Amino acid sequence: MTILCSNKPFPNDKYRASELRSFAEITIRECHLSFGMSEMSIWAQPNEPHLVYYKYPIIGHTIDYHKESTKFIKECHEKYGEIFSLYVFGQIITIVGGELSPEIFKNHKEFSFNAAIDEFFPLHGFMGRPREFLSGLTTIVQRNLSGDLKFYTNRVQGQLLKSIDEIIGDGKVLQPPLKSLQLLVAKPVAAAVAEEFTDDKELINSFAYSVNDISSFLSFPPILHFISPKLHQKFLITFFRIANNPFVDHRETIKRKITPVVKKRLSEMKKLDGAYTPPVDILQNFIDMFGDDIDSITDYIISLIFAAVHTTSTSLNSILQEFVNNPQFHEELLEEQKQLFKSKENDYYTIEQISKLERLDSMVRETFRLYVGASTLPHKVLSPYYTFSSGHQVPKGRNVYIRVKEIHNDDKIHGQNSKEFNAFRHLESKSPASRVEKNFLTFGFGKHACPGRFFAVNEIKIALHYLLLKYDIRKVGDEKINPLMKRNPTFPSVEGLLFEKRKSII
Ligand code: HEM
Repeated sequence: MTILCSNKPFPNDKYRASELRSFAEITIRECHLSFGMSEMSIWAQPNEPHLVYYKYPIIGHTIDYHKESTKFIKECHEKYGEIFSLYVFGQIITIVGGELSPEIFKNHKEFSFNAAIDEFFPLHGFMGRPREFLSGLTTIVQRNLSGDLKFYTNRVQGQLLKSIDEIIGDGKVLQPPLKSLQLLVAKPVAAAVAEEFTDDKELINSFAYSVNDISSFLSFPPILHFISPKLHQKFLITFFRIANNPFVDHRETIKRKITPVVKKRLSEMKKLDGAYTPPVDILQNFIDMFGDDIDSITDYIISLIFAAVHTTSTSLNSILQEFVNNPQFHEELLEEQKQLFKSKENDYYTIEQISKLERLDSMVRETFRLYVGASTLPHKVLSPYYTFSSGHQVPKGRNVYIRVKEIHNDDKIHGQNSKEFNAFRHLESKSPASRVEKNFLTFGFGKHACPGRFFAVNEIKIALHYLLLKYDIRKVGDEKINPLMKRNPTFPSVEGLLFEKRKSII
């Protein structure tokens, strides 16, 4: 595999000056383009989707879209139908529902999720790498964490049990829960990378918190989008690389901690040659790919952390939140966990045993179904323009968003009262939580659907299995816990969760 990489992952003064210069050049160019010709190119296509009426120039729909997203998108859909466009942060975006969204996934050469996300979070740019640099990660996750999942299941269970003991022990209130749950899932993710990493507290902290620390460092609204998304992206990268920020510390920790492990493995590989038995883990794949290029290995580990830790911990938080909100399901759920525990013959369950937890799996899928944004999964158009089967055309560079909440909340697809949480809704359909479908888009769909979903669901189910057996989990107050309705996606609440140790089960 050819990996394009620059050898300047760390900023220095000379580098900072050149970043600032190139940011200034781009600013001048993009201002010129934006005020000169961008609107012309937007309207050059013959059959654009309807642009929803807006009152205020420049601001367009920015406020409605960000403040009251669900209501606003619903109203636009009722008025303008399956496909329409909005003017948000100075850019036209197009929104489609369940009729047209399968075309986006099917035509994966003409649409790119990663290119759209890059505008808001250019991880490769933060690392000073070209975009193609990270393209090998998907294959590694697919081949290892999905293909060889059985090799990872014991390790994940062992580390989750340790984490639960360390973090919750004899019982505790987790408030806000997310921080503790990030730490809880960090260990099993670290174990999948390399078992040698799991007892190192400093390294586990970087696994747990680097996404949080970096996201809050960069959490300002994309004002420069009003001029151009490219300019916003360049601003993020420049700011990131010239300012002292938490990424530098986390990266330094990860690099320092992995270096002796990588060196030891490389030296054994050399010494034993053909007789060397490589460990089955992600680190070994990175070593096979990059040899002694520790900077590249570090950046791949960081990318894996970005893909794996925040997603699984927020999901676990949301599921626990729905669990405590809905005590009517507790007895049956607990009974299922007890039955599996009774049948346990070895230290750890097999994948087949975990897959028998159908009620738990249904609750996981149900939470995934409900915790989605009104307009999300942006995909950038890559071809000169794309013509939907409805005849509508969208130009190159346009971000097309999907009304995932509407698709996930459709009674005709998901059964009666589909806006309400029903933990056992998916028992009959037997659709497991990791199965992607055109009407279930939590993990995307088609060729680029999340390759880590099998690992993620397995990890979440194992964590829930042991948490339910060990603790009586409840709300701290009496009120129902509602998710934080940030625009996209829907985040779990910061409300506390009470874990009271059970006396008799395990
Ligand atoms: C509940 C947890 C997770 C959720 C909700 C989630 C969701 C997603 C979504 C929506 C995508 C984009 C799919 C598309 O383009 O259509 C994606 C891509 C991806 N995810 Fe996940 N993910 C989760 C966990 C993980 C984990 C644990 C890993 C790795 C261990 C992972 C690795 C990746 C990678 C590498 C991609 C890029 C795929 C590509 O571009 O081909 N994810 N994920």
